[in-house]
Amino acid sequence: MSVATEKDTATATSADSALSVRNLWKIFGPRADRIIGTPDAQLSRAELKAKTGCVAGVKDVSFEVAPGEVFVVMGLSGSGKSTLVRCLTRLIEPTAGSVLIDGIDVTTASDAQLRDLRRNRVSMVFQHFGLLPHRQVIDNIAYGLEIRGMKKKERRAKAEEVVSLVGLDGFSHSYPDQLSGGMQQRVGLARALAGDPSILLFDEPFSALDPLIRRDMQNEVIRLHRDLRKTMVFITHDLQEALKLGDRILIMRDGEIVQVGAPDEVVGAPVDDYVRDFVSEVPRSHVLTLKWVMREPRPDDSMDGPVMSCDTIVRQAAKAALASEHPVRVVDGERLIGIVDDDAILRVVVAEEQADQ
Ligand SMILES: Nc1ncnc2c1ncn2[C@@H]1O[C@H](COP(=O)(O)OP(=O)(O)OP(=O)(O)O)[C@@H](O)[C@H]1O
Repeated sequence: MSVATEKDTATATSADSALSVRNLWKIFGPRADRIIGTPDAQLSRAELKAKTGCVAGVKDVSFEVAPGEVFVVMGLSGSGKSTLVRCLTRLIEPTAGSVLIDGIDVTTASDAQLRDLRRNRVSMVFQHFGLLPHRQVIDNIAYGLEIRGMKKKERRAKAEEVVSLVGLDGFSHSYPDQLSGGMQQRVGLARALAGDPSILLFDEPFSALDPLIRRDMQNEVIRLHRDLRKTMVFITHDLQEALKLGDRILIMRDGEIVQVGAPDEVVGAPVDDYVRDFVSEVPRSHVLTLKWVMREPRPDDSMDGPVMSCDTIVRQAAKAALASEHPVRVVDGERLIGIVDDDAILRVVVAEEQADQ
């Protein structure tokens, strides 16, 4: 679902980023602000806790999110995901660092700027939908618009537009408790979209849903992103969800960044055993692109094989590649950058099938 290509995101700077996080810290506990800049800041989370009683929830985290990108933050329980996402709009006050949204420095924003940011620019979708039980779906969706002071007729019309967008047609006048969990989360999604924010923050929104409904909702997010091109920051502890939704994935451990990369980079080149362990069960042919299995072209290579983009997923390429007598020519735009032989495809697919047995 990439809009922001790797190249775009790699060159994104604070000026053209939708979100820019620089050296962000959140330390919980007494005199937390005195720790940063001292040797104690380098201690592991456990050591810091033992020595000072403080917990480093987020530790010197920096990243940029490009406009229209889906950026996933992933990590096990306690790794600091929720703290990080809450620091972005100062629902939790960061201890140090800066957060820029649409070029506005959230960490130094005035109360009025912060209010504007939370009402108009950033919306959150939580696991617990937080719907108002005595309000109909339509008025739950319009709630943020009401806070903004929009007139009833106008806000209901706006909310009605989003009702269709998230597949809630016919449910506008239902009450939350008449809806299933998945439908309630659609209301949460619609409420977040109604204000037309520039960034959507998702904090484990689908964790409590049944697997099938969860898959539906993930597809819904993919569809909405395709249609609306909103910048999204999505928190999850589920690697499959991260790989499915993310243009890039940030993997956290003990408050720190372990790796940031596109799904194929995380699976194809894990930076350490922690990430390797995480991705060990992932079916590689579903994630790796031809870039990861191609070799250098040689002068004697046949030029009669199929041409495929280097971003083609191996599994999608497999059928046509294996059906051709000639190797696949891998291109980046117009440029030939590699060759993929049948055995390179088979190595990935067969290894995966053996792992399944
Ligand atoms: N208010 C707080 N006071 C002290 N420590 C806290 C507080 N909030 C979070 N922490 C600690 O900060 C660390 C990061 O917690 P956080 O909730 O951000 O992790 P998480 O990755 O979101 O986990 P989960 O998936 O379980 O929500 C944990 O060690 C947690 O115990």
